[in-house]
Amino acid sequence: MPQATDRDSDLELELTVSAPAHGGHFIARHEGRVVFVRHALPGERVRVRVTDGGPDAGFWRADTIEVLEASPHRVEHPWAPADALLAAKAGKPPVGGAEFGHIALDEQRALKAAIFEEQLHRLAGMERSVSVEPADANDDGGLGWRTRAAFAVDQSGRLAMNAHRSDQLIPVADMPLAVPAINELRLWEQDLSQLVRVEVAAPANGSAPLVLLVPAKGASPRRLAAIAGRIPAPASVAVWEPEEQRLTRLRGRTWVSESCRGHEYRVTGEGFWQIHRSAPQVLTGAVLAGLDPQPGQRVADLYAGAGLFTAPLAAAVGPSGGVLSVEGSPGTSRDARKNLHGMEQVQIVQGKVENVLQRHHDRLDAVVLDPPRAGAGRKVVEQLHGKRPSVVGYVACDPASFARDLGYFLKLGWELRDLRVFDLYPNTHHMESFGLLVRA
Ligand SMILES: C[S@@+](CC[C@H](N)C(=O)[O-])C[C@H]1O[C@@H](n2cnc3c(N)ncnc32)[C@H](O)[C@@H]1O
Repeated sequence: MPQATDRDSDLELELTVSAPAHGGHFIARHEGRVVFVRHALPGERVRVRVTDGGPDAGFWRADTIEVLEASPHRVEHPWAPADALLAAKAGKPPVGGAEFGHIALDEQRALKAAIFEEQLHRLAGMERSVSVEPADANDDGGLGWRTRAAFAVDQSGRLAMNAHRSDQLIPVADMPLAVPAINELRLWEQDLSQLVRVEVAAPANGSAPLVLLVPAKGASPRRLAAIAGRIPAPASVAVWEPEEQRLTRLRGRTWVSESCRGHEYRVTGEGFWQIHRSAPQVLTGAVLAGLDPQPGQRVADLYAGAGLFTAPLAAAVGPSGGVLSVEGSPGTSRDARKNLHGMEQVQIVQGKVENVLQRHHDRLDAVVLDPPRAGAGRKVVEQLHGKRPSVVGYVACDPASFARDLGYFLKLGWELRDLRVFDLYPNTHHMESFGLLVRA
């Protein structure tokens, strides 16, 4: 009987694939053990290579290397380095970042809906049917939407990306999920030696992109200047040293200029901005429709980033109302301060949400929260409950964290009035949601 050793990459199995699982995997079984298979589809018979596992492991992970019986929803992958079947033929693992690219877009959304429903059932004890809305009418095959992209640089100075859950770097030329402005930089033609990473932000409004060069230890300033000199104008270029949190301008600006619904935002360095070109518009629309903020109301925008939701909320509550805008990252909070300058009704607070809520005693009519992937957690949910807002809008990029936090709200007597799920990460397993909670 075949046995896998830890990180065995030789063991191959033939498996029948069943349901999708959270995290971009599909469930199969081998001699009673669960195997989480990537790059497959429910109903398929596939040959896989085990990538993680061992005789004592509770479950194994595997990657599809050949399809023996294909699902009718299988399509040609739009990006060769992320195509598991092509990569297997070339004896390499696929890069991460487009793990649903082999699935027709409608079916990707059906699978995401099923995964969301399962998380609601398992973690919030809620039975609810979910549908996943496309980001916009022109989904363009789920391509050309990323306004942010991060690349690694391999030993030879080539643009590369990591294989899934691996340090292995695979060189890439083009990134079809990214907006054209990122690909037009043609970074894969550059010698990027002495860098470890390159991060690019290219605003959807067509303003100048920003390229961040992350240097290897001991990289020479001359070398960095030479790389910057070959990056096509009008892109700005800066050096970003994450350990020192140091951002040094080489050319142009150290920030990009974003816009949404008539508001302008600066986002400095690697500061947070929604990735899909339509996400700011889609999410702001959902937040405003859900919270329905009225003149004179007091609202909180928690995990506020550069103020994407704060600005339209402040416009809606007007000078007689107030918006408490809380962001943890000092740099992003500085951006929020600049972006919301002149809106007297906004109070910008830099700090952790859980600490700020502890010392904030004003009444709140409505709250929007948009925490990172780990979610807000029980403490923040209980703090919000204590502030007695009549409505809470929860923007989430992880259905499991959302469902867990929703469970806390439900136990405290809240009700999920509305739930919208958006396909803001097509060709990947990720999704974004907006849940509207009211006191039951
Ligand atoms: C998903 S982003 C949302 C930003 C904003 N709502 C937007 O759409 O642009 C989450 C933000 O929360 C911030 N953050 C993470 N943990 C935090 C915490 N404990 N307290 C305050 N902010 C936090 C991050 O720096 C990031 O800007």
